[in-house]
Amino acid sequence: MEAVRATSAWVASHSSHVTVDSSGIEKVAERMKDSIPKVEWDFEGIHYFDDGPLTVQYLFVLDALNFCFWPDKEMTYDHLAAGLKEALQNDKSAFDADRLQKYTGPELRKLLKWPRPLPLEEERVRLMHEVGFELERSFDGKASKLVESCEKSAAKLVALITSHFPGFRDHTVYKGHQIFLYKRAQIFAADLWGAFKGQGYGEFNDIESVTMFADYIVPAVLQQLGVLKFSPSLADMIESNREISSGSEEEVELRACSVHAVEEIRELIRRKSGKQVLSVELDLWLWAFGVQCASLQHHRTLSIYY
Ligand SMILES: Nc1nc2c(c(CN[C@H]3C=C[C@H](O)[C@@H]3O)cn2[C@@H]2O[C@H](COP(=O)(O)O)[C@@H](O)[C@H]2O)c(=O)[nH]1
Repeated sequence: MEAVRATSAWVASHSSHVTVDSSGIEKVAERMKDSIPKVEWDFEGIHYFDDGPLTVQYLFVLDALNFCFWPDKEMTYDHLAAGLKEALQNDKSAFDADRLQKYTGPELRKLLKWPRPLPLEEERVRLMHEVGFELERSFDGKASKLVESCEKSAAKLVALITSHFPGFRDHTVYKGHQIFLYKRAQIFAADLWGAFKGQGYGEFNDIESVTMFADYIVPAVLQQLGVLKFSPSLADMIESNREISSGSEEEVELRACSVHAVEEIRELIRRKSGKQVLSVELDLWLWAFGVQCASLQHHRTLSIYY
Protein backbone atom coordinates (compact mmCIF):
# COMPACT_ATOMS: atom_id res chain seq x y z
CA MET A 1 0.00 0.00 0.00
CA GLU A 2 3.07 2.21 0.09
CA ALA A 3 2.60 2.56 -3.66
CA VAL A 4 -0.95 3.86 -3.13
CA ARG A 5 0.26 6.39 -0.59
CA ALA A 6 3.29 7.54 -2.58
CA THR A 7 1.57 7.82 -5.95
CA SER A 8 -1.48 9.58 -4.48
CA ALA A 9 0.84 12.12 -2.85
CA TRP A 10 2.49 12.63 -6.25
CA VAL A 11 -0.87 13.37 -7.87
CA ALA A 12 -1.79 15.80 -5.06
CA SER A 13 1.42 17.76 -5.63
CA HIS A 14 0.91 17.95 -9.43
CA SER A 15 -2.84 18.43 -9.40
CA SER A 16 -4.60 20.85 -11.80
CA HIS A 17 -8.28 20.59 -10.81
CA VAL A 18 -8.36 19.47 -7.15
CA THR A 19 -6.57 21.06 -4.19
CA VAL A 20 -6.07 19.61 -0.73
CA ASP A 21 -6.77 22.55 1.55
CA SER A 22 -4.59 22.71 4.65
CA SER A 23 -7.07 24.78 6.67
CA GLY A 24 -9.76 22.17 5.91
CA ILE A 25 -7.39 19.40 7.07
CA GLU A 26 -6.69 21.40 10.25
CA LYS A 27 -10.41 21.87 10.98
CA VAL A 28 -11.26 18.18 10.55
CA ALA A 29 -8.22 17.00 12.55
CA GLU A 30 -9.07 19.42 15.35
CA ARG A 31 -12.65 18.14 15.41
CA MET A 32 -11.56 14.52 15.48
CA LYS A 33 -8.44 14.62 17.60
CA ASP A 34 -10.18 13.65 20.85
CA SER A 35 -12.47 11.02 19.45
CA ILE A 36 -13.40 9.77 16.02
CA PRO A 37 -17.10 9.02 15.95
CA LYS A 38 -17.11 5.24 15.99
CA VAL A 39 -19.01 3.67 13.13
CA GLU A 40 -19.62 -0.05 13.50
CA TRP A 41 -18.79 -2.19 10.50
CA ASP A 42 -22.15 -3.40 9.12
CA PHE A 43 -23.97 -0.56 10.88
CA GLU A 44 -26.61 -1.16 8.20
CA GLY A 45 -27.13 -4.83 9.19
CA ILE A 46 -26.96 -5.99 5.57
CA HIS A 47 -23.96 -8.31 5.36
CA TYR A 48 -23.74 -12.09 5.60
CA PHE A 49 -21.75 -13.30 8.61
CA ASP A 50 -21.27 -16.81 10.04
CA ASP A 51 -17.79 -16.41 11.55
CA GLY A 52 -16.32 -18.91 9.06
CA PRO A 53 -14.81 -19.37 5.57
CA LEU A 54 -18.16 -18.85 3.81
CA THR A 55 -18.16 -15.25 5.09
CA VAL A 56 -14.75 -14.77 3.44
CA GLN A 57 -16.13 -16.16 0.15
CA TYR A 58 -19.13 -13.83 0.45
CA LEU A 59 -16.98 -10.74 1.10
CA PHE A 60 -14.68 -11.56 -1.81
CA VAL A 61 -17.59 -11.90 -4.23
CA LEU A 62 -19.16 -8.74 -2.78
CA ASP A 63 -15.98 -6.73 -3.27
CA ALA A 64 -15.47 -8.16 -6.75
CA LEU A 65 -18.81 -6.50 -7.60
CA ASN A 66 -18.50 -3.45 -5.33
CA PHE A 67 -18.48 -0.73 -8.00
CA CYS A 68 -20.56 1.65 -10.05
CA PHE A 69 -24.00 1.93 -8.46
CA TRP A 70 -24.98 5.43 -9.49
CA PRO A 71 -26.33 4.86 -13.04
CA ASP A 72 -29.38 3.19 -11.46
CA LYS A 73 -30.41 5.26 -8.46
CA GLU A 74 -32.14 2.32 -6.80
CA MET A 75 -29.33 -0.17 -7.15
CA THR A 76 -27.08 0.79 -4.24
CA TYR A 77 -24.26 -0.92 -2.38
CA ASP A 78 -26.80 -1.91 0.28
CA HIS A 79 -28.89 -3.77 -2.31
CA LEU A 80 -25.87 -5.66 -3.55
CA ALA A 81 -24.67 -6.63 -0.05
CA ALA A 82 -28.14 -7.64 1.15
CA GLY A 83 -29.01 -9.40 -2.14
CA LEU A 84 -25.85 -11.53 -2.09
CA LYS A 85 -26.49 -12.30 1.59
CA GLU A 86 -29.98 -13.57 0.88
CA ALA A 87 -28.75 -15.59 -2.10
CA LEU A 88 -26.19 -17.31 0.10
CA GLN A 89 -28.68 -17.97 2.88
CA ASN A 90 -30.97 -19.65 0.36
CA ASP A 91 -28.21 -21.67 -1.28
CA LYS A 92 -24.91 -22.21 0.55
CA SER A 93 -23.16 -23.29 -2.65
CA ALA A 94 -24.17 -20.17 -4.64
CA PHE A 95 -20.59 -18.80 -4.50
CA ASP A 96 -18.69 -22.04 -5.03
CA ALA A 97 -15.87 -21.45 -7.52
CA ASP A 98 -17.44 -23.65 -10.23
CA ARG A 99 -20.81 -21.89 -9.88
CA LEU A 100 -19.20 -18.41 -10.01
CA GLN A 101 -17.75 -19.25 -13.43
CA LYS A 102 -21.18 -20.00 -14.92
CA TYR A 103 -23.43 -17.09 -13.96
CA THR A 104 -25.07 -15.19 -16.80
CA GLY A 105 -26.40 -11.64 -16.56
CA PRO A 106 -30.04 -12.73 -16.16
CA GLU A 107 -28.98 -15.28 -13.50
CA LEU A 108 -27.14 -12.62 -11.54
CA ARG A 109 -30.22 -10.40 -11.74
CA LYS A 110 -32.34 -13.27 -10.46
CA LEU A 111 -29.89 -13.89 -7.62
CA LEU A 112 -30.21 -10.24 -6.58
CA LYS A 113 -33.97 -10.15 -7.26
CA TRP A 114 -33.36 -7.25 -9.62
CA PRO A 115 -35.95 -6.65 -12.35
CA ARG A 116 -33.75 -4.96 -14.99
CA PRO A 117 -30.15 -5.02 -16.23
CA LEU A 118 -27.59 -4.06 -13.59
CA PRO A 119 -25.20 -1.19 -14.23
CA LEU A 120 -22.19 -2.60 -16.11
CA GLU A 121 -23.80 -6.02 -15.94
CA GLU A 122 -21.51 -7.70 -18.47
CA GLU A 123 -18.48 -6.54 -16.55
CA ARG A 124 -19.96 -7.79 -13.28
CA VAL A 125 -20.55 -11.21 -14.78
CA ARG A 126 -17.06 -11.30 -16.32
CA LEU A 127 -15.52 -10.44 -12.95
CA MET A 128 -17.51 -13.17 -11.18
CA HIS A 129 -16.15 -15.64 -13.71
CA GLU A 130 -12.63 -14.35 -13.17
CA VAL A 131 -12.94 -14.76 -9.40
CA GLY A 132 -14.32 -18.30 -9.72
CA PHE A 133 -11.68 -19.33 -12.27
CA GLU A 134 -8.67 -18.02 -10.38
CA LEU A 135 -9.90 -19.20 -6.97
CA GLU A 136 -10.29 -22.68 -8.43
CA ARG A 137 -6.92 -22.59 -10.22
CA SER A 138 -4.80 -21.26 -7.36
CA PHE A 139 -6.67 -21.44 -4.04
CA ASP A 140 -8.70 -24.70 -4.02
CA GLY A 141 -11.73 -22.59 -4.91
CA LYS A 142 -11.67 -20.82 -1.56
CA ALA A 143 -11.16 -17.15 -0.77
CA SER A 144 -10.35 -18.27 2.79
CA LYS A 145 -7.21 -20.04 1.43
CA LEU A 146 -6.17 -16.83 -0.27
CA VAL A 147 -6.48 -14.98 3.04
CA GLU A 148 -4.73 -17.71 5.04
CA SER A 149 -1.72 -17.59 2.72
CA CYS A 150 -1.10 -13.92 3.61
CA GLU A 151 0.05 -14.62 7.18
CA LYS A 152 -1.96 -11.81 8.78
CA SER A 153 -0.61 -9.12 6.45
CA ALA A 154 -3.10 -6.82 4.70
CA ALA A 155 -0.29 -5.56 2.44
CA LYS A 156 0.45 -9.13 1.32
CA LEU A 157 -3.25 -9.75 0.77
CA VAL A 158 -3.61 -6.71 -1.48
CA ALA A 159 -0.44 -7.69 -3.39
CA LEU A 160 -1.68 -11.27 -3.84
CA ILE A 161 -5.16 -10.23 -4.98
CA THR A 162 -3.85 -7.70 -7.47
CA SER A 163 -1.35 -10.16 -8.89
CA HIS A 164 -3.90 -12.97 -9.35
CA PHE A 165 -7.09 -11.09 -10.25
CA PRO A 166 -6.74 -8.50 -13.05
CA GLY A 167 -10.16 -7.02 -12.20
CA PHE A 168 -8.77 -5.75 -8.87
CA ARG A 169 -5.80 -3.93 -10.50
CA ASP A 170 -7.11 -0.45 -9.89
CA HIS A 171 -4.36 1.69 -11.40
CA THR A 172 -3.97 4.32 -14.09
CA VAL A 173 -1.45 6.59 -15.80
CA TYR A 174 -1.54 10.25 -14.81
CA LYS A 175 0.76 12.86 -16.39
CA GLY A 176 3.01 9.98 -17.47
CA HIS A 177 3.17 8.32 -14.03
CA GLN A 178 1.60 5.05 -12.93
CA ILE A 179 -0.81 5.66 -10.05
CA PHE A 180 -2.18 2.90 -7.77
CA LEU A 181 -5.44 3.16 -5.87
CA TYR A 182 -6.44 -0.48 -5.31
CA LYS A 183 -9.82 0.41 -3.87
CA ARG A 184 -11.59 -2.95 -4.03
CA ALA A 185 -8.56 -5.01 -2.97
CA GLN A 186 -8.03 -2.80 0.07
CA ILE A 187 -11.70 -2.67 1.01
CA PHE A 188 -11.75 -6.49 1.03
CA ALA A 189 -8.96 -6.48 3.67
CA ALA A 190 -10.87 -3.84 5.65
CA ASP A 191 -14.15 -5.76 5.36
CA LEU A 192 -12.47 -8.88 6.78
CA TRP A 193 -10.99 -6.81 9.60
CA GLY A 194 -14.36 -5.21 10.33
CA ALA A 195 -16.51 -8.33 9.99
CA PHE A 196 -14.23 -10.60 12.07
CA LYS A 197 -13.42 -7.78 14.49
CA GLY A 198 -9.66 -8.06 13.96
CA GLN A 199 -9.65 -11.78 14.83
CA GLY A 200 -9.29 -14.98 12.80
CA TYR A 201 -9.66 -14.19 9.08
CA GLY A 202 -9.73 -10.50 10.05
CA GLU A 203 -6.48 -10.42 11.99
CA PHE A 204 -3.87 -8.21 10.30
CA ASN A 205 -0.66 -7.04 11.93
CA ASP A 206 -0.41 -4.13 9.50
CA ILE A 207 -4.00 -2.83 9.20
CA GLU A 208 -2.56 0.69 9.54
CA SER A 209 -1.03 0.29 6.08
CA VAL A 210 -4.47 0.30 4.41
CA THR A 211 -5.45 3.69 2.92
CA MET A 212 -8.94 5.09 2.45
CA PHE A 213 -10.97 3.59 -0.38
CA ALA A 214 -11.09 5.94 -3.31
CA ASP A 215 -14.73 5.77 -4.35
CA TYR A 216 -17.21 8.45 -5.44
CA ILE A 217 -18.77 9.15 -2.02
CA VAL A 218 -15.76 10.13 0.12
CA PRO A 219 -14.34 12.77 -2.30
CA ALA A 220 -17.72 14.54 -2.18
CA VAL A 221 -17.76 14.39 1.64
CA LEU A 222 -14.22 15.79 1.79
CA GLN A 223 -15.30 18.64 -0.45
CA GLN A 224 -18.28 19.39 1.83
CA LEU A 225 -15.93 19.45 4.81
CA GLY A 226 -13.70 21.99 3.04
CA VAL A 227 -10.81 19.51 2.76
CA LEU A 228 -10.91 19.32 -1.05
CA LYS A 229 -11.38 22.34 -3.32
CA PHE A 230 -12.40 21.90 -6.95
CA SER A 231 -11.66 24.11 -9.97
CA PRO A 232 -14.78 25.93 -11.28
CA SER A 233 -14.93 23.68 -14.35
CA LEU A 234 -14.74 20.48 -12.29
CA ALA A 235 -17.31 21.78 -9.78
CA ASP A 236 -19.61 22.53 -12.71
CA MET A 237 -19.16 19.03 -14.19
CA ILE A 238 -20.09 17.45 -10.86
CA GLU A 239 -23.04 19.77 -10.16
CA SER A 240 -24.51 19.23 -13.60
CA ASN A 241 -24.04 15.42 -13.33
CA ARG A 242 -21.85 15.36 -16.45
CA GLU A 243 -19.93 12.14 -16.81
CA ILE A 244 -16.19 12.36 -16.07
CA SER A 245 -14.27 9.78 -18.04
CA SER A 246 -12.31 7.09 -16.32
CA GLY A 247 -8.59 7.91 -16.29
CA SER A 248 -9.11 11.62 -16.99
CA GLU A 249 -6.98 14.05 -14.96
CA GLU A 250 -10.06 15.18 -13.07
CA GLU A 251 -11.07 11.67 -12.08
CA VAL A 252 -7.60 10.60 -10.98
CA GLU A 253 -7.18 13.80 -8.97
CA LEU A 254 -10.52 13.36 -7.19
CA ARG A 255 -9.54 9.88 -6.05
CA ALA A 256 -5.83 10.36 -5.35
CA CYS A 257 -6.29 13.67 -3.54
CA SER A 258 -8.87 11.97 -1.30
CA VAL A 259 -6.35 9.27 -0.36
CA HIS A 260 -3.70 11.91 0.31
CA ALA A 261 -6.06 14.15 2.30
CA VAL A 262 -7.11 11.29 4.61
CA GLU A 263 -3.42 10.45 5.19
CA GLU A 264 -2.78 14.12 6.07
CA ILE A 265 -5.75 14.20 8.49
CA ARG A 266 -4.48 11.05 10.13
CA GLU A 267 -0.94 12.44 10.48
CA LEU A 268 -2.21 15.72 11.94
CA ILE A 269 -4.37 13.88 14.50
CA ARG A 270 -1.28 11.89 15.47
CA ARG A 271 0.76 15.07 15.95
CA LYS A 272 -2.01 16.84 17.88
CA SER A 273 -3.04 14.01 20.22
CA GLY A 274 -0.41 11.28 19.90
CA LYS A 275 -3.19 8.92 18.81
CA GLN A 276 -2.72 6.42 15.98
CA VAL A 277 -5.88 6.67 13.95
CA LEU A 278 -6.49 4.20 11.12
CA SER A 279 -7.38 5.38 7.63
CA VAL A 280 -9.94 2.55 7.61
CA GLU A 281 -11.73 4.11 10.59
CA LEU A 282 -11.63 7.59 9.07
CA ASP A 283 -12.91 6.18 5.80
CA LEU A 284 -15.87 4.38 7.35
CA TRP A 285 -16.89 7.50 9.25
CA LEU A 286 -16.64 9.68 6.13
CA TRP A 287 -18.45 7.13 3.96
CA ALA A 288 -21.29 6.52 6.44
CA PHE A 289 -21.71 10.30 6.73
CA GLY A 290 -21.83 10.59 2.92
CA VAL A 291 -24.40 7.88 2.24
CA GLN A 292 -26.71 9.35 4.85
CA CYS A 293 -26.55 12.76 3.22
CA ALA A 294 -29.28 12.74 0.56
CA SER A 295 -28.13 15.96 -1.12
CA LEU A 296 -24.55 14.80 -1.70
CA GLN A 297 -23.45 15.50 -5.28
CA HIS A 298 -20.81 13.02 -6.36
CA HIS A 299 -18.79 12.67 -9.55
CA ARG A 300 -20.02 10.26 -12.17
CA THR A 301 -17.52 7.92 -13.82
CA LEU A 302 -18.23 4.57 -15.42
CA SER A 303 -15.66 2.35 -13.80
CA ILE A 304 -15.22 -1.23 -12.62
CA TYR A 305 -12.87 -0.09 -9.86
CA TYR A 306 -15.28 1.73 -7.52
N1 LIG B 1 -14.82 4.66 0.74
C1 LIG B 1 -15.74 3.70 0.86
N2 LIG B 1 -16.54 3.40 -0.18
C2 LIG B 1 -17.46 2.43 -0.02
C3 LIG B 1 -17.64 1.75 1.17
C4 LIG B 1 -18.68 0.82 0.96
C5 LIG B 1 -19.29 -0.14 1.92
N3 LIG B 1 -18.44 -0.55 2.95
C6 LIG B 1 -19.04 -1.35 3.97
C7 LIG B 1 -18.10 -1.79 4.98
C8 LIG B 1 -18.62 -1.68 6.23
C9 LIG B 1 -19.77 -0.85 6.24
O1 LIG B 1 -20.78 -1.29 7.06
C10 LIG B 1 -20.12 -0.67 4.76
O2 LIG B 1 -21.29 -1.30 4.38
C11 LIG B 1 -19.10 0.99 -0.35
N4 LIG B 1 -18.36 1.96 -0.92
C12 LIG B 1 -18.52 2.59 -2.23
O3 LIG B 1 -19.57 3.55 -2.13
C13 LIG B 1 -20.21 3.68 -3.41
C14 LIG B 1 -21.63 3.21 -3.34
O4 LIG B 1 -22.44 4.12 -2.74
P1 LIG B 1 -24.02 4.13 -3.07
O5 LIG B 1 -24.15 4.65 -4.47
O6 LIG B 1 -24.57 5.08 -2.02
O7 LIG B 1 -24.51 2.74 -2.93
C15 LIG B 1 -19.44 2.77 -4.36
O8 LIG B 1 -18.38 3.47 -4.98
C16 LIG B 1 -18.92 1.72 -3.40
O9 LIG B 1 -17.84 1.02 -3.93
C17 LIG B 1 -16.80 2.08 2.30
O10 LIG B 1 -16.87 1.54 3.40
N5 LIG B 1 -15.88 3.07 2.07
